[in-house]
Amino acid sequence: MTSTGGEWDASQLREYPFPLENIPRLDVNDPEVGRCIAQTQPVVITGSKLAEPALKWNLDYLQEHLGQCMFNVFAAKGTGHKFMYYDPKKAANCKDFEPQMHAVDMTFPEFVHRFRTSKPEDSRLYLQQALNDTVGTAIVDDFVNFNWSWVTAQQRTHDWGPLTSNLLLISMEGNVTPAHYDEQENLFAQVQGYKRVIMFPPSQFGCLYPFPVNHPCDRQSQVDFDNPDYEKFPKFRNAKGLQAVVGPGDVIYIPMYWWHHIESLLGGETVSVTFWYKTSRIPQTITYPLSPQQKVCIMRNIEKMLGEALKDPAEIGSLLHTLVQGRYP
Ligand SMILES: CC[C@@H](CC(=O)C(=O)O)C(=O)O
Ligand SMILES: [Zn+2]
Repeated sequence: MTSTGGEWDASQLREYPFPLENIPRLDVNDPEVGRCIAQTQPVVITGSKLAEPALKWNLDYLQEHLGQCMFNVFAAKGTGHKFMYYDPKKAANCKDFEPQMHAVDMTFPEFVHRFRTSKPEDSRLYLQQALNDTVGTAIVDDFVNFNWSWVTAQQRTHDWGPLTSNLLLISMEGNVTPAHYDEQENLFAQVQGYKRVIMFPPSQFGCLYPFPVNHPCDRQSQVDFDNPDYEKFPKFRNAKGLQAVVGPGDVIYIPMYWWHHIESLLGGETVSVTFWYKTSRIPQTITYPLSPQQKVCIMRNIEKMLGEALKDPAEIGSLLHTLVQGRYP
């Protein structure tokens, strides 16, 4: 993977122990784009103009036009660089859970001030806020002028469900969102700076060891890519990833249930806007063998059902071990 024009170089990419191949980078008019999305394969799409009006969304512009409401900002623990998502409701029931980051509400001007005066010993910050109707009129104008005809055509062609949210992401350089999967289709628009996206297919669920469904970090990999514990997670040695670096104007398709790790490259803040779509309706016909995505969905439902039936999450593992050991090689 090489830089597309000197804006970044390979020295900015963190080193990881797994092999990586490149995610295709195709022009929006290339028919292969539609084929990749139809086959739920990741693809970087250039020239879509999906969030073109947001190419001017730097901190000054956003401070002037985003409005005075409070924004959700995550602060990493200590001087860490990882922002692993956790479900606060599940965390409330998990007494010994220690999150790697915590949410702080603040105004946008306060975020910009802390962002710009941040010192190495300060916590890293990551603003993650769904765009809503509190934004200023200039942002509304920009939003209205996103390429909705193109993205709606994708939604219709691929039978996706409704758009659920557009998340505004403003990250410090070097921040990392560790590997996780989401249960929605995602067209991820990069508008400022450069992000590296590392992805693994749903079939590598067994290599990435997600936390239990009932854990606050459900859907997140337990493996620390910076210091993998091969005793606990031996199959991580078999992980094989795909990667792309996306810059302003690029859109990357992150299919539902695909694992993705996202890091902001050096060179200042990065700004992204996500377009998350619920899955389509239940397919008319089921084809066998089931897809890896369908098997992940089944495994999740089994964990949820056992959590409900047993009431004590600590009993789920021992019941599953009893069910499998010596019986299902
Ligand atoms: C949530 C933050 C993450 C994006 C992501 O995981 C997604 O869009 O699904 C990132 O860009 O750091
Ligand atoms: Zn995600």
